[in-house]
Amino acid sequence: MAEPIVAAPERRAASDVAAPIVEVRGVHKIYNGDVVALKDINLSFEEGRLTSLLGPSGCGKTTLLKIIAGLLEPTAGEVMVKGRKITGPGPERAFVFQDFALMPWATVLRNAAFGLELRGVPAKERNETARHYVEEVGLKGFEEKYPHELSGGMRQRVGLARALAVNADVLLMDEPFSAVDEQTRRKFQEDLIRLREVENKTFLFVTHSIEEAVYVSDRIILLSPRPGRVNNVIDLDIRRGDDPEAIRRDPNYLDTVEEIWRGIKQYLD
Ligand SMILES: Nc1ncnc2c1ncn2[C@@H]1O[C@H](COP(=O)(O)OP(=O)(O)OP(=O)(O)O)[C@@H](O)[C@H]1O
Repeated sequence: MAEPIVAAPERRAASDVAAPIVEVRGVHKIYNGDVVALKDINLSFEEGRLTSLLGPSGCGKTTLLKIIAGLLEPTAGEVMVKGRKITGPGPERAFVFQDFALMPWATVLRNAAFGLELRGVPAKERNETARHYVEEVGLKGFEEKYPHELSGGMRQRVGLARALAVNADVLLMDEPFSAVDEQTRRKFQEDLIRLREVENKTFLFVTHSIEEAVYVSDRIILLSPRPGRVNNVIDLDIRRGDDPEAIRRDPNYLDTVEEIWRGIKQYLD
């Protein structure tokens, strides 16, 4: 595969000073004694950036995300968050599940406030915070609805509001847009870019879609097929102006999609 695309100097400047908030050191994951899902993964994720994990089905993207979340233990290696070795989930990380993990019997507001409820935050305070994030993800007016009254896309926003409400530094998103139609997905991608700018969180994002990864990310980690290894790290140079649609016409965006596709295609031939 071609050399990584190097970000333009002006885009690099801010991130150069950013410290890694998450470091993955020598991580291996073997399931059931013989399924090698990840092999010697070394990565660092800088604060305030959005990184996508991209690669063919079964290459270990979800496994890596769950290890970083502290939901799965690596067979070898370690994950450091803010300089400390993790031993399980922690308040500085929030996981947005593929299936949103909403409670069907609870309203949007209660679902969004659930992470805070688990932390023992008093009702008034957690509802205020949740209300703010419900609005921020575009669900104002739906606070008292139940998950079954919402579309898949809206349920997903509730999951995101929940993750934002706990004010974690790192948001771990496992294919958050996979279960919605194309239009909703595009809208979400635009919202994610905007959210990222206002929230200044570190996002780690698993996706199958090359276009999506290039559209939303500052950096893409390309994993090779099982056993998953880091195949390439691509820093993107896509100018994100006021018009989100313009990105999809940016020659850099199109070239990068093409380059990554060529890299992945070699595994499929
Ligand atoms: N609990 C498990 N027990 C045994 N093998 C597992 C388990 N979970 C995942 N695997 C295997 O580990 C490999 C990596 O799985 P993982 O779900 O992390 O990949 P992925 O890249 O996220 O896949 P996809 O893109 O299809 O969601 C796969 O071969 C999978 O079959």
